[in-house]
Amino acid sequence: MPAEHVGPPPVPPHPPRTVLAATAVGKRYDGIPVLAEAGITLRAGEVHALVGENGAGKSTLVKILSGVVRPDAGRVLLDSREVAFATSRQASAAGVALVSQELAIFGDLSVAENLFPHGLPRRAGLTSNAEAEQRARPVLDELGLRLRLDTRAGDLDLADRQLLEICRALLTEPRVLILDEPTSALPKEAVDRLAAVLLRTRGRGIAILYISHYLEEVLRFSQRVTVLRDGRVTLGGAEIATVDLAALVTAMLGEEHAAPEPRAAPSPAPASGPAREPGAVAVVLDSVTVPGRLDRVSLTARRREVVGLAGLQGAGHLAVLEVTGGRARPASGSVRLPGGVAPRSLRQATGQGVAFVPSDRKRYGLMLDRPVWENITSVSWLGLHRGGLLLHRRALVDRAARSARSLRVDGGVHRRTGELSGGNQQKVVFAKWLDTDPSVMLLDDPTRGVDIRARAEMHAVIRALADEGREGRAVLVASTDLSELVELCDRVLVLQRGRIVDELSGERLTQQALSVSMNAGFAG
Ligand SMILES: Nc1ncnc2c1ncn2[C@@H]1O[C@H](COP(=O)(O)OP(=O)(O)OP(=O)(O)O)[C@@H](O)[C@H]1O
Repeated sequence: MPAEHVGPPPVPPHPPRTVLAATAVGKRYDGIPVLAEAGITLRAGEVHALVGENGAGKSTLVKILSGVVRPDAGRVLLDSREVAFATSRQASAAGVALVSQELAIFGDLSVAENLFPHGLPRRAGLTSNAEAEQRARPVLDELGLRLRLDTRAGDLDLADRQLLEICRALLTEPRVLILDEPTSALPKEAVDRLAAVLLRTRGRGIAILYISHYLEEVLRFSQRVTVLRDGRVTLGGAEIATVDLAALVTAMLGEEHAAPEPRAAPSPAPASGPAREPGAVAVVLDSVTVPGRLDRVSLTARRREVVGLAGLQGAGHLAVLEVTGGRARPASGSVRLPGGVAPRSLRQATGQGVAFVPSDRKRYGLMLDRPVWENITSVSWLGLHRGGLLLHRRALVDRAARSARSLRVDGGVHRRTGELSGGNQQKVVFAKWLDTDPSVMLLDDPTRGVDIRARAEMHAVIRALADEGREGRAVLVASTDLSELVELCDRVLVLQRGRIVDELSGERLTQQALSVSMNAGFAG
């Protein structure tokens, strides 16, 4: 059939309408330039991605766009009119909603109270749960959040809390929606849901600004992309069809890094050089059951081994880390750490040489008002470190500085930790646990929010840690990022509904095989 007879005539493309624009924006902190001559334009109905290394200035730029931070120079235009939001509430009232990296969910309040922070909606003059339900439910459904509105938000897991924030922003019916690393806590199926939501949101003519370290996501979700490097725009609003992964990385890191380790590498070449011999058994789980979370799980992890744990949300991979780290107690079965001891609490497990590195740095991580060095050495301060505690401050600072350098934490160890960019804070959490010289490392999404260069460096550090010393260390890593598991692990255990259903290693360990194994039986 001739093409001209099929379907309605093509709709002429609308001239793209700019909703929000920033031009020549400058910002300094303590005299140090963080943004210089930076700018971005957001058009109605587009997803515009903003990428850059940790500390490149992305969050600062979006905080300026959304009234959280005032710029020192430059202009912000909403519908071509200059605006100067004094607060994020003002920005929100003008239609600019920000979902920031720092999750702002109030744990003690209910889901409904979090969704309507300025008061529950009213019906006939009275606050009404029914009205709240009626307004919130379609948006919750759209995000795949099956929650009761009276659930305490603090009881939600990280992924749900992140989606809840997005839901809250959508409920303000924004014209501009800014998402600062919205998928960093999300398991794959939630990312797919978010992709669908973005598509619908675009369809309503909302402009979306999307910050992410996941470059494949950027290429998949967005129409245009802006890259920041050291506070300057190196690629400004390029159409996504005109860029590829290599071009993005070059814009982010500079010419000398034009060929990075791709995150979507198919499967790793078998490790070159002599195969490493795993060391002594360090962790044994024997038929461990945690009601509702783990069902007779048995595994061993040896020193010099990096063992991955994969699964869909709630599959049990995190519960394995928690029972091993003393944060959850098995109802039956046993857990043994080096020396044959059973972990009874997080503190006691730490004393036994277990380091539990959480992904949720806000909840478990850092003293944001203290300097970086204090955070890195804080576990030693608590006297949990086996090496003794009466360490001289100078020695602690030096030790922290070494560790910060090896992880390329921005800006020295005397900075207030709260001033670091999000990715750099995550590196500090990691450094803090490295400082305890653990024999077992439990890592939960270790490179969440960390840029690609730092991610490769952290992977190298993790590998080196497993192999280091005469005995080596056992590393157990749960990750929502399949390419991370493939790149990092010797073998990966796949969990479904609290049980180990598969083990992948060698040539079988590919992202595709992991995905198939995690989802097997859930199809349809
Ligand atoms: N309140 C503050 N005080 C001092 N310096 C700050 C403050 N906030 C941010 N900075 C600095 O500004 C720079 C840019 O930080 P920003 O958070 O904008 O980076 P980012 O690109 O969002 O990084 P990430 O990907 O790690 O989140 C960093 O060097 C950071 O340490």
